[in-house]
Amino acid sequence: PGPSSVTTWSFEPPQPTVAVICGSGLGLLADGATGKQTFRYQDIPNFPVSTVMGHEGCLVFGTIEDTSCVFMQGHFHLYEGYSLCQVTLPVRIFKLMGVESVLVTNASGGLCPDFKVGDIMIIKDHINLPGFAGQHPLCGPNDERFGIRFPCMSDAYSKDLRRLALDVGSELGCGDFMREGVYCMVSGPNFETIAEARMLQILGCDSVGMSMVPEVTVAKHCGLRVLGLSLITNKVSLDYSREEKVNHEEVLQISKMRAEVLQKLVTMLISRCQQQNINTN
Ligand SMILES: O=P(O)(O)O[C@@H]1C[C@H](O)[C@@H](CO)O1
Ligand code: HPA
Repeated sequence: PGPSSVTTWSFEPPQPTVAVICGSGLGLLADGATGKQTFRYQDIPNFPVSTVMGHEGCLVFGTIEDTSCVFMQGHFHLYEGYSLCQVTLPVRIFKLMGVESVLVTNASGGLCPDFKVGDIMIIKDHINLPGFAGQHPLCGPNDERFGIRFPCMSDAYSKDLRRLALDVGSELGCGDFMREGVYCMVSGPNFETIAEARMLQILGCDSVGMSMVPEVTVAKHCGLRVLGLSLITNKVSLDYSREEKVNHEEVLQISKMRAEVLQKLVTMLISRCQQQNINTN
């Protein structure tokens, strides 16, 4: 940082145990925390910066009840030109800070015919499509300080946290629009062709998006508990006769519409987690 921002760095954040990664238009998730301290990504040495609309590019430290949290208001994507090592750097920083659980959120397009725009999908599993093509954050020499060479991914998403998310969601009256499903990551930046969308549906994907999987993979690799929540911002076109065309503005509009509900859900989840002392998979 330059001389004018030196004072910013005199702040010593309390050691966070929960990290929340906010997807497109979801920076508001940090609003439930108190005693917030905000740092711009551009002021953090070697930290990537956000280039996508709806990603504020700030790291926010704060507290929810007695839980110390860190929020990423905006995350990074392969299509921005970042390597997956850069995309996932914050997760490893969180691990080094003492974070134990990561709550990853994003926006995605619904493929499951039952899904509606505005549904919140609790991720039970994922398909790492870029990973199939060698775009994988764990490629390269394995750093044993963070995890083993061949990590198991069959239980990437914590069962306890998924159950708790469902419980908290129905308590908040969100039961009608909470789902569970399989998320597929594509690299983007274009939205899917109809043939691609049909292929993904046949493969068993309930929703498709352009993020999250690298962060989840690195989090699981280094032993963090993971919860993934994906907001269904649009229905993916599976039919050549469909007139509507998806765009990023629509994605942001739906995120804005659901951000407050998601913020309540995330805040309550974090306080319940502590009350129930959830610490197993
Ligand atoms: O950062 P997320 O994955 O929430 O953002 C989605 C995927 C693209 O970045 C963008 C497309 O509208 O929204
Ligand atoms: O339909 C989509 N496809 C890919 N990524 C997305 N992010 C939001 N909606 C979509």
